[in-house]
Amino acid sequence: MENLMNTIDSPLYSIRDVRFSYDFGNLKAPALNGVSLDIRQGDFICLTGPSGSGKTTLLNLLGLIEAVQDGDIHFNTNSLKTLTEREKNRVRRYQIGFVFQTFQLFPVLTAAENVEYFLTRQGIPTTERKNRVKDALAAVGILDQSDKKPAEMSGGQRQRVAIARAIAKRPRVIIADEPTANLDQATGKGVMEIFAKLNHDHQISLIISSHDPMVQSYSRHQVRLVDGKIC
Ligand SMILES: Nc1ncnc2c1ncn2[C@@H]1O[C@H](COP(=O)(O)OP(=O)(O)OP(=O)(O)O)[C@@H](O)[C@H]1O
Repeated sequence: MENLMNTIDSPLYSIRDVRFSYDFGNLKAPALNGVSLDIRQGDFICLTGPSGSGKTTLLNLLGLIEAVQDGDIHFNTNSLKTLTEREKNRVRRYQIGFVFQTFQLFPVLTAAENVEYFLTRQGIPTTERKNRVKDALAAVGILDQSDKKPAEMSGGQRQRVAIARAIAKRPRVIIADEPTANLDQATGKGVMEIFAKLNHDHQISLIISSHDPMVQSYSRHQVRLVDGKIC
């Protein structure tokens, strides 16, 4: 029982004294210089800070895109340092949704096919897959655009497809790197409204990086990085 309570009380991410450098042969470029932070299920966090302060690097570590070098990150009580590649793939595939500044949709696939693609790779049966695609596209308000390809859609609509793709996984956390950077202010607000609703209605944790005060105003916590440190 005590163990169970510990698991329930534990943060989704526990980040401890994380340091990270990019390697150029015998030259190392430090990007994170001792970051410690707890992130709980349902948190809505905006990473802020000047260009080059380490926001993307931290998001890449939290998304298991980069491997932890020094310090440690626990996700759901598991040390990322001890997970095998196969286990990390499962976490990425089932528990983390990604949204990027440049949308990263497949140009030859329709909106619905873009959302469905990763569900197919997860081996989710056809009926459930189709339902999840519909639900996700409806949740971001573009069900009527299901058959359009990215080139036939606006930037805001493309970002909605990207969010639909992330939420169709039913993830515990969505990691979004500058998700509104390529959108005008009104369209960006629309995207943030969707994130806020997902966070409120489904307790999905949101970790977003942005320079934009509008985006920051939607989050509940702001974490400011300067020179790879929280300040
Ligand atoms: N792939 C890479 N190879 C080498 N150095 C990198 C790489 N990515 C980032 N860096 C360096 O690491 C540091 C942190 O970069 P990072 O992209 O994490 O910052 P950021 O806060 O996300 O910046 P921005 O707001 O401009 O996106 C910077 O000094 C940057 O030049």
